[in-house]
Amino acid sequence: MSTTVETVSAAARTAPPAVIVAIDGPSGTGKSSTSKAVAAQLGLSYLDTGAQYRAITWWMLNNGVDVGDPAEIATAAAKPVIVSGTDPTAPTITVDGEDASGPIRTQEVTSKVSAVSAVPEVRTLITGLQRSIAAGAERGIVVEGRDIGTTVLPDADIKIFLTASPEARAARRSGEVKGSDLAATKEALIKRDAADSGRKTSPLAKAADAVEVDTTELTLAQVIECVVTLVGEKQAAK
Ligand SMILES: Nc1ncnc2c1ncn2[C@@H]1O[C@H](COP(=O)(O)OP(=O)(O)O)[C@@H](O)[C@H]1O
Ligand SMILES: Nc1ccn([C@@H]2O[C@H](COP(=O)(O)OP(=O)(O)O)[C@@H](O)[C@H]2O)c(=O)n1
Repeated sequence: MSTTVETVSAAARTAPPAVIVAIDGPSGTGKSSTSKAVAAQLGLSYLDTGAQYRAITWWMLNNGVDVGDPAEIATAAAKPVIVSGTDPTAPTITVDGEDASGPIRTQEVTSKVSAVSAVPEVRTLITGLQRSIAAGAERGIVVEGRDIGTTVLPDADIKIFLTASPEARAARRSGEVKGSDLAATKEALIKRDAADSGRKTSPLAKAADAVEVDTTELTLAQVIECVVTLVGEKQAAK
């Protein structure tokens, strides 16, 4: 008995303190790739909050909700059950028990998600879900999105705001889809950024205490290294 207690307390002494990392920024700045890699490297959980907004949008499109009508969106918001798996090496997302990881990435969902995510009732529900996931992450978590540092987790240990030029972001996004049109990708991306930054409820914004990293001229490996270093410094100071 005493051996078990001693082993547990020894482990508690050597394990780094749980750390909450908030990574925000517009589309194509590298949030997902960076967050997954940082979480995997540091043994933390990972949450893609954009996937949750995409999932609720997908459900609405499949269930006859008029996504041009905020009142209809608000009424339907609590109906789908969204579950996020937080292993950074294999993140998952289900809606009512169904794997949604593929269908949430379609062009149709991408073009409608900003309208759905702007509705306050949607944000209240999803924000609650995000906070409970973060609170349950024993070793800590990297949470990426648009309003994590400002609204969802304002007490996060470290906040990063990633940026990059619209040209670099469009080129990265375009590179993911074979045969995609670079100019059209850039236009759609700028339109979505404007909607996300301009909405009333928790818009895309840099928290006052966030560290801004411009990734335009950096490789993904350099961005990951930069964030891992910042998190390590925070953990050491805790
Ligand atoms: N610093 C970088 N340099 C070049 N390509 C990058 C960089 N960061 C991310 N990428 C690539 O850009 C694309 C978009 O990255 P992603 O992490 O999905 O961005 P976000 O989550 O901010 O939308 C991915 O294909 C990714 O591999
Ligand atoms: N914390 C968040 C995350 C995403 N979102 C919304 O969800 C959309 C999709 O987010 P995403 O992270 O999957 O977008 P990409 O940049 O990866 O394409 C955004 O355009 C926002 O409308 C949000 O409102 N708040």
